[in-house]
Amino acid sequence: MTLPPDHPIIAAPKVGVLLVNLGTPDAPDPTSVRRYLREFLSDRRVVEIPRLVWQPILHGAILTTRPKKSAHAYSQVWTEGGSPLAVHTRATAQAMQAAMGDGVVVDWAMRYGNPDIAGRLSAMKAAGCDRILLAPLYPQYSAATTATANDAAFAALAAMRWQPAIRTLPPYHDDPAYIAALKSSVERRLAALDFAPDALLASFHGMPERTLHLGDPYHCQSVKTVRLLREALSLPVHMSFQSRFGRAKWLEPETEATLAGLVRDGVRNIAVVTPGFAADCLETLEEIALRARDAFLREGGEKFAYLPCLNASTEAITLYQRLLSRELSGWID
Ligand SMILES: C=CC1=C(C)c2cc3[nH]c(cc4nc(cc5[nH]c(cc1n2)c(C)c5CCC(=O)O)C(CCC(=O)O)=C4C)c(C)c3C=C
Ligand SMILES: [Fe+2]
Ligand SMILES: [Fe+2]
Repeated sequence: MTLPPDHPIIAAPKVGVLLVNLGTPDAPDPTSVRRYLREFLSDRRVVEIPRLVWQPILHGAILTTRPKKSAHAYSQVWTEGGSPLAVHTRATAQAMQAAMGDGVVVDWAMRYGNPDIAGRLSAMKAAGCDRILLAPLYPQYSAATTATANDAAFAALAAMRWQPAIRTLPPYHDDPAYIAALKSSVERRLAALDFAPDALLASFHGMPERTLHLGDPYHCQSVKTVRLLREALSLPVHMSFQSRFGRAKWLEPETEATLAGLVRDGVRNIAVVTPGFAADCLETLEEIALRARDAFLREGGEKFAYLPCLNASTEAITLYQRLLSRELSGWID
């Protein structure tokens, strides 16, 4: 039997890096959003309610009403290149490919929707990658984000006869390179504003409070990120949690309530940053840059600036080069 020249036994093996983000609908319409929400909210790492209880709620109240509402929200932030989350994650992968050179194959995937993790892992294997670093782009670890991304990758590997060797990127919530990237990005964005904010609010995606008591480190890691960012910056830094979902108690303080409290305390001009999101998305562009801004101004605030995520900025590429090179030690020179 003759093996094709690109068979992994013959071709020089390569190292791959798969950047993974949460996922997003293919289009800002109710059908696409419904498909996305069904997959996302069926993940038992995300909604930890017994299946028999949750599925009727999901397929009843939620999937009949939320897709239309969310599709409208998505349509307010959608770009020519598609969903912001996909646009920024793709741009990050392209910039990282250029930064890491030909010796490494850099690709990207989404935990829900497209491009899916299993498909990209197969493509990387077909391209000759026999060692792959999975890099879920979440600075703070959570079972609902980091763990489920890794779960999906390992489920894909379970179907492979010849698996690549795998490493996973640890959370980087307190890594000096992450704090330096945030500091530089925040200072650069603040310098470009036409006003000087009285304070900075760091808003993180929320989680049900019980996940903290069950041992999820997300809350503690977010608190540590804020402490380090506060030490690095020279203006007051507050912290809050956004994007509540469902009836359970979620982490506090909540973002819009925090903004209202800051106005009551005399803060008139605010900048908001979302350090838990690697890339801008619905939750930052619609919920914060549009809705939280309106809420702040309604409460009596005067100036509001949303400071974008690291996205594919030079700060981000410097950060990921540092983090990824460390994890690739021994695999590449
Ligand atoms: C039980 C529900 C949810 C948990 C837990 C949750 C955790 C969580 N999510 C992110 C990051 C993102 N979430 C995004 C959207 C989004 N999140 C939920 C629900 C939970 N998230 C929903 C229903 C949605 C969809 C939008 C909506 O209908 O409101 C996004 C943006 C996706 C996009 O397309 O732009 C991100 C990113 C983190 C980091 C996290 C826990 C730490
Ligand atoms: Fe979410
Ligand atoms: Fe939201």
